Amino acid sequence: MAPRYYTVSWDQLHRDGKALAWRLVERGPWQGIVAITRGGLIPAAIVARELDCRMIESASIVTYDEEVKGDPVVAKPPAAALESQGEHWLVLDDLVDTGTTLRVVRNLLPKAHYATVYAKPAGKPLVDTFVTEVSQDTWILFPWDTEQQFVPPIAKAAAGK
Ligand SMILES: O=P(O)(O)OC[C@H]1O[C@H](OP(=O)(O)OP(=O)(O)O)[C@H](O)[C@@H]1O
Ligand SMILES: O=c1[nH]c(=O)c2nc[nH]c2[nH]1
Ligand SMILES: [Mg+2]
Repeated sequence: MAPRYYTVSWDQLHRDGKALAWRLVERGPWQGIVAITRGGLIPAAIVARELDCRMIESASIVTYDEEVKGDPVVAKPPAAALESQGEHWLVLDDLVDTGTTLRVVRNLLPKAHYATVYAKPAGKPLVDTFVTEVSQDTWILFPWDTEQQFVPPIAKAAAGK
């Protein structure tokens, strides 16, 4: 079945990122933020600005080639947070879907706090704090993966023109 799409604009991402920061400010202070690249980088920048956090580390877990899922590979471990097993660190990603990516990072940083802006049901148990839930069959379209384009009027599309 074709996925349904949930389109996120830059404005919405900024608002949702700030809503995430409001939820996280109560749980701090944080030693630093681990951004899961690449999707977690912009949410991490928004949250880091709101939480006044300047210690930013990254982790790169490669799982998807566009919409096709493969086996996860740790391309870059979150070195600065490894020694403490992530204690007092905040791990941020744009979304959790199946939970594969966060499962890999949780093995590396079992004591960290895990936050995403968006969450799908299968991945929810892997995340401690999130803002918006979408259904499992929804594909979230982020502003960095999309651009505005012309769409035909509904009447023409319905007539197959
Ligand atoms: O819960 P999961 O099923 O693991 O899916 C969620 C992950 O998938 C996407 O990243 P992707 O692997 O596409 O890489 P990217 O962030 O570099 O685009 C997204 O940014 C999450 O990191
Ligand atoms: O852009 C994305 N949208 C999604 O819904 C998704 N799920 C896994 N990986 C994803 N990437
Ligand atoms: Mg990602």
